[in-house]
Amino acid sequence: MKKIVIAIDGFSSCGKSTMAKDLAREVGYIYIDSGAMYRAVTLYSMENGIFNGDVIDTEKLRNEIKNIHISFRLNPETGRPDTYLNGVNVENRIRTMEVSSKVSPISALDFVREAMVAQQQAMGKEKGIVMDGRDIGTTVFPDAELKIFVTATPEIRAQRRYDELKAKGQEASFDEILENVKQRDYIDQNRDVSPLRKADDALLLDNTDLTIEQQKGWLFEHFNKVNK
Ligand SMILES: Nc1ncnc2c1ncn2[C@@H]1O[C@H](COP(=O)(O)OP(=O)(O)O)[C@@H](O)[C@H]1O
Ligand SMILES: Nc1ccn([C@@H]2O[C@H](COP(=O)(O)OP(=O)(O)O)[C@@H](O)[C@H]2O)c(=O)n1
Repeated sequence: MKKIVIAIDGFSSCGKSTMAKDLAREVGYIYIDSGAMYRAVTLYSMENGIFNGDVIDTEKLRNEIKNIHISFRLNPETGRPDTYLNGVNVENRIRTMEVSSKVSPISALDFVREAMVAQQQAMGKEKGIVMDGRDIGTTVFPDAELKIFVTATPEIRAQRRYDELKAKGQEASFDEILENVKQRDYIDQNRDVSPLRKADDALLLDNTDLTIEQQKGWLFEHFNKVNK
């Protein structure tokens, strides 16, 4: 059967990776969480003296970006890919609120995006890939056969992320998460390089009132239409 590229973009915490992972697993495609790559660059920056408070030493990061290697390996326990930064599993460490609060300014840097986009395009060369993020349908794979743009209200997105952190036993404040979600949406939409926006040919999905099962059904329906 022919293989296609599926680009899933949208606002923070609305369920992109949940849909993308489910589809990839069921159709035997590779799943890439591009946000995890920007989170890993952020974690590297936090651990290597690139942040002074909220100020980024861009020259230092520019010099070191070539030393930042990100890869994904399947975790047999969860059945999902874990993120590795220079060979070390950082899956849990990249999901903290501290990383969430610093990732959007790092992602707005042109040389960071260039490096990540090149790696993402290499991963998709053979097709058979589902990638989620902010600029997948507009910049990384503008020729993707299926493009989805997902949105939901900020309050419901913050609630979903809050429930997720709580379930993992992490400290979380709903108000702090809501503020972070809104702040990232703003920075992601207003940056100069590849801002978050719906590609003209992307299908819009507002999943505010959809369950995980319902949105999965919706995505499969569109996958089957395109992949006839
Ligand atoms: N339709 C939905 N209804 C309720 N919770 C959802 C829905 N879709 C995803 N979730 C949950 O919301 C959280 C954020 O989803 P995730 O897929 O990580 O979002 P994104 O990749 O867009 O940041 C996860 O805990 C996920 O299980
Ligand atoms: N393709 C992408 C993916 C993520 N990002 C950035 O990385 C951040 C984290 O992405 P994510 O997908 O992990 O975010 P969540 O919605 O899962 O919290 C986003 O807020 C963006 O700033 C990006 O700029 N481009």
